[in-house]
Amino acid sequence: QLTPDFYNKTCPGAFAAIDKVVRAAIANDPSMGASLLRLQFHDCFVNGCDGSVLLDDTPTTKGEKTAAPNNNSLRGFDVIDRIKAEVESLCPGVVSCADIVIITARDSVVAFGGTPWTVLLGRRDSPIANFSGANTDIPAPTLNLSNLITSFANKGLNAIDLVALSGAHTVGQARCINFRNRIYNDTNIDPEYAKALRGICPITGGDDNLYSFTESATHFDNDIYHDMIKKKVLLHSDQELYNGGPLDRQVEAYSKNPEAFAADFGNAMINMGNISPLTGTSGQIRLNCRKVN
Ligand code: HEM
Ligand SMILES: [Ca+2]
Repeated sequence: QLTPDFYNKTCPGAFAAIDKVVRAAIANDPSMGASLLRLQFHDCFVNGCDGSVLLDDTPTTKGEKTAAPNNNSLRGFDVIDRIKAEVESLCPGVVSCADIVIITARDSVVAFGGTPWTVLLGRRDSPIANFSGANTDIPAPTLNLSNLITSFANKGLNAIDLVALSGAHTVGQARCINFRNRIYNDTNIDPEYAKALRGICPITGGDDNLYSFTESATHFDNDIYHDMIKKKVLLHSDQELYNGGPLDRQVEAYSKNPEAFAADFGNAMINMGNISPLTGTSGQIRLNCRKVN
C-alpha cells in the first residue's frame, strides 16, 4: 500500500527540500553519499523500513546504532536530522523518518551520477529499535554465498536482488577490520591488490583504516562487477558472488551492461524498500528521527 504520490497533496515540497540537503551534504563531504545510501539497507533489514536505525540509545533501551554492523561505521545521522528539520518546517508531522531514509538513498545515488528510480512512500516510524536484530539480520562480510542468499531470502529478496544491491559497493569505503582476513587469508584475490592493501591494513592495528571499494568511490557505476571479475574487491562477501558459483553469469551481465545493472538496482532498492513497512495508523510520524514522540 506504499505509493509514489503519497506526499503529493500533503507535502509536495519535501522532494526538492530533501534533494537540496543531500546535495549540500555531498558537496561538503563527497563520502557522505555512500553513507546515506547504506542507511536504507541497515534500516530495512532490521524490523523493516521503519526508521528504527535512526533511534538513539536511551538510558533504558539500546538502539541499533551501537550494534556490531553499525557501531563506529554507520554515519549520516546529522544529515537526516537536517533533512527532518527542513521538512518539518515545510509540513509539520507529515513526512516519516522511514520515508526520508528511502528518498535520501535514491537522491544520493542520483547525486553520484546514478540512474533515478521511483520511490514508493507512505511508511510510518517505529516506536522501537531492535539492537539484537541489527546484530543478527544484517549480513556480515565473512558470509559465504549460500549464507548471503539465505540472509536476503529471509527478507523476501532473491539472488538477483542480492547481486544488484551489492552494486552499492561501487561507492564508499570499508574499514580494515572488515577486509583484513580477506587480504591475508583468501586465495581468490589478485596478489598485487592484496599486497597493496596489506600496506594500509597491517596484521595488527589500524582496524579503522579506510579503503575505497572501487577507484571511483563517489561515482555510481558498475565498477564493482569489473573488480569482482578481476578479483580486486575488498570484501570476502562481494567476491563470493563471483567465485565459480551460480551467480557468476549475473555479475558478468552487469559488468557488460550498465543499463541492465541500473534498472535492476532501482528495482531491487524498491523491493528492499517494501520490507515490512508500517502503514495506515501503525507506528507514528516521529518529530525528531532520533527519538520516539
Ligand atoms: C550483501 C551483503 C552486504 C554485506 C556483507 C555488506 C557489508 C559491508 C561492509 C563490511 C561495509 C564496510 C563497513 C565498515 O567497514 O565500516 C559496507 C559498506 C557499505 N555498504 Fe554494504 N554490505 C552488504 C550489502 C549492502 C547493500 C544491500 C547496500 C545498499 C544497497 C550496501 C551499501 C553499502 C555502502 C554504500 C557502504 C559504504 C558506506 C560508507 O562509505 O560510509 N551494502 N558494507
Ligand atoms: Ca528498521
